[in-house]
Order: sequence, then structure tokens, then C-alpha cells
Amino acid sequence: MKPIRADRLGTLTPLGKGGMAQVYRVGNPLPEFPNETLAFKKLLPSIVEPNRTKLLTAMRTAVGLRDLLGPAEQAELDAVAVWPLAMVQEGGGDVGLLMRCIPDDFFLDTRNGREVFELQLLCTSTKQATAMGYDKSRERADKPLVRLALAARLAYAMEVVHRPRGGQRLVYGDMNLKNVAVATDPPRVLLMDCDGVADVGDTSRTQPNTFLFFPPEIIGKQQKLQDQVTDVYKLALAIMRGLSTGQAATQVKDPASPKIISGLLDPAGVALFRSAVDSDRARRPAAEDLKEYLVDRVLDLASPPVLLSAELSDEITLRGSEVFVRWTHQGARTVRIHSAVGNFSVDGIAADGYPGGYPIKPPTAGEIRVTAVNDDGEDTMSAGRLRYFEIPDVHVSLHPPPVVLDGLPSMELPRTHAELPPYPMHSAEVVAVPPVRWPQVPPLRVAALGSPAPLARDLWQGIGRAYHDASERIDLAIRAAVDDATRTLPAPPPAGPPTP
Ligand SMILES: Nc1ncnc2c1ncn2[C@@H]1O[C@H](COP(=O)(O)OP(=O)(O)OP(=O)(O)O)[C@@H](O)[C@H]1O
Repeated sequence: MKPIRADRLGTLTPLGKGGMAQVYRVGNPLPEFPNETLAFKKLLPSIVEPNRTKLLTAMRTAVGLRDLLGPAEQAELDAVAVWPLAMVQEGGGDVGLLMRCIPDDFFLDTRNGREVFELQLLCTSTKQATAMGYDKSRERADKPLVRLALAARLAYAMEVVHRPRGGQRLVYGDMNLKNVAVATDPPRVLLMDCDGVADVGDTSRTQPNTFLFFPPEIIGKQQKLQDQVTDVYKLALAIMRGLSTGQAATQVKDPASPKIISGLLDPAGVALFRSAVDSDRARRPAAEDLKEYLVDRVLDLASPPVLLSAELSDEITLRGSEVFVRWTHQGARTVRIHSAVGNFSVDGIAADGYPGGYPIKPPTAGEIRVTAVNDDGEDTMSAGRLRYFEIPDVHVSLHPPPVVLDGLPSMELPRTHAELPPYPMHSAEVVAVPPVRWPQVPPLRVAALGSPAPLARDLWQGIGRAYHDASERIDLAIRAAVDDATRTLPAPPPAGPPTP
């Protein structure tokens, strides 16, 4: 990847500082790295020659090593490390490198603000953590099984770095508790400070060793350069220390140390880690062996929840009606109800809080899934496929022709009849029926028609009943209107005296 000019980076926000460099968040997006938030690691001005040239050469080497990989290999590496992506130039010369910015969940809140959650923060006692103000945000990682899972991820990260690729055999070099960032939900790690990584065949490499992480063969001067076997020694130390808490946890060297949280390593684990820190290099396992042991150990100790059943009260319902989701489980703390369609998700539902079912109104039809959750894992099951029934809008459009009572025709009555007592005579005026007040027709609740799911027959009968009910109410309204109209007609003339 070609070097990037520093003036393209935009506003730089400080993220952290090491002994060699200051790391900043990059303000501008760069088309070379679409959708990435980037970090700029700039060598401190205090780093002078000959160190400056050495460190910049190491950075260029790390960028070049990544450039040799195919996209799948790069993606695998990027999932476990913030690897140098490109050099950054200022005034025509290299001043540092660009890498992916560590995502926000690898940070925690401390007394001094937000900081990268480095593996070393797991070693401090609860009292120290409280004094530093990160006791709360560290809480999830305090769980022994989360630490063991982080240890497994760290061993896996080193396995990825060590993976043979053609003739390449990469050596990480400066593994220590500060160069590993951790996140806990789910447990993940990212290797930082990857600008020291070099191929084992590169005899000009200079890779630092951190205090308390020197391999015996380097101390004893049997060899000057580090390799994958020294990496494993440091990895084993970092893991054992990451599983320890309290005073001197950062100095643990013995896998049987009481500082290591009890019960995490079984006798086989103690033996394996003892061989990993053995001064006899031939006895040291590969990073992959440590990972396999740790993964098996996590699975042995974990009791993830088990969903025994999950179902919907109705699989066909009217849009907007409630549906109840029911489940049975073993060992879940909370439940999440979700659907891939429409990003529907309700989280944190108490696993035992809704024996009658939890009501949901998802915005769209689709498969509804239930996930049981506890600290050790999740279990997901389909509760069924929800289908929405849309009742078409019913517009009752009643515009009857205006009802008028026509005037009666005048009649020429024969005289005899004229002698008869006067008959009621209707007025000839036209009387309009007052406006009809149309009744409110109650909505049809399909959910109430049948349980668990309404059958087609129930549905049609229900709709039929609703129409019948509505038409009776309309009848009544018309009758009431006609009665009103009748009352407005002129009263009949009073009856005359009886004819003798
Ligand atoms: N990719 C990144 N995204 C966000 N913050 C980072 C990133 N890389 C490093 N940091 C932060 O910057 C700090 C310094 O980084 P780094 O350890 O690489 O510097 P360094 O000077 O090489 O350190 P050292 O003292 O180990 O030589 C880290 O402790 C971390 O807090």
C-alpha cells in the first residue's frame, strides 16, 4: 500500500501514548480504506537516530508483509490484530503508520477517561480497579470463564500470526500484557503494536522484549533473535497473568500459582503451560495447542443455557394485534425475541418472568426467533413463522337517495264523504328525513376468534357475524331517523263534533 500524506488525515484526536509513539484517531475518511475508522501512530519527536530509522524500517516491513497476503489472509489477520496498513509521510519522509482504530468496545471508562482495555487491567485487584475507576466497566471480564475465553482468543490470535504462509513464518516479538486489547461481549482480543512483527528469515529484525517477559534463551544469550518459540513462551506468560489477579499477578511464571483464579486450569492445563514456559525450547507446544486446550476447557466449564421449546400463540394474526411468545429453558437468565425481518428485537426479557408468554407486535411478518442468554452463552430456536392478516379497509358507503315524503295528491271527495268526520289530511309539503347518524361498527378482533390460531372457517364465521351485527345497527339507525322525520310532520287537525 502506497504511503499516505499526513495532510489528508484531517483532525487528529489523541488515543494513547507508548514509549515510542503517540496514537491518534484520524478525522478524515480515506477512499483507500472504505468504511474504516483509522488510527495514526506517529513516532515521538524524542525518538532520534539511529532508533528512528530502525523503527520506521520495522513499520515498513510490517506493511509490506500484509501486502503480500491475499484478501482472505488479510481479513483473518485483521480480525485478531490492528496491523499496519500503510506508512504516513510528512514533508516527504515517513513519520509513522496507519492502522485500523480499535473499536469502541475494546475501551473502558477509567478515572482518566476512556482508555484501551489492555490485558494488564485484568491483573489489578478489585481494590486497585476501584481506585482507578474502571472496576465497573471491567466487571464483565472479572468472570473467570470470560477470562478463560479471552485467553483462548489470545492463543488463537498468535496461532493466526504464526500460520505458515508460503515461505513466510511471522514472529510477533514483543508479546506482553500491554499489547493486547480485550473486549468482553463477546470475549475478543486484538493484538496491538504489530509494527515489530517480522519474518523469521529476516535476520536484520530488531524486536524488543518487555521487562518480565524475557525468554530464558535470550537471557542466557543462547540466541539473540526471537522466533515463534519465544513467542509461545511470552504468550503462555501473558495468558497465565491474564488469568491472575492481585498483587504480583503480572509476575506469575508458574501455572500452579495460587494467583491464577482457582479451577481455571486443570492438571492437564498446568502441565501444558509448564511445558510452554520450560527453558527447554523443544518442550514448548505451538500456540495452536494452547488454544485447543483453552477452548476445550471453556466448553468443559461453561453451562450455556438450553432452550427446550419456543412457540407463538398465533401464527396468523391481524397486523397490529399482539402475539404471545412462549418458551421453556434450562439455565437462561434473559431472553431475546427477534426477527431478521425489519430488525425487530426485544432484549433483556427475564427468562422466568412471563409464564403466560411475552406479548410482541412485530412490525412485519416473518420468522420469530427466541434466544436464551446467560453469562456462558446463548441458545437460539425458531418460535414459528408469523403471518399477518390484513383486513381490507371496509368503507360502508351508504348514500341512500334522499327520502322524502311526497305530498299526497289532492282528492275531490264526494259530498257524502265531505259530511264524514274529517279524515287526517297529509300536508302537501315535502319533508326531508334528518341526517342518519351511522352507527359505530366495532373492529373485528381476529385473535379472539380461536386459539391458538384462528382457522379459515372461524375467520369467515367471525367476519359474517360482524357484518350481520353491523347491518342490524344500520337498520336501527335508519329506523330511528325515519321515526324522527315522522315526528316532524304536521299534527292531524283536531277531530270535529260527531255527525248526528
Ligand atoms: N489501533 C489503535 N487504535 C486505538 N488506540 C490504539 C491503537 N494502537 C494503539 N493504541 C493506543 O495507543 C497506545 C500506544 O500504542 P503502542 O503500544 O502501539 O505504542 P508504542 O509507543 O509502540 O508502545 P510501547 O511503549 O509498547 O513501545 C496503546 O497503549 C493504546 O492505548
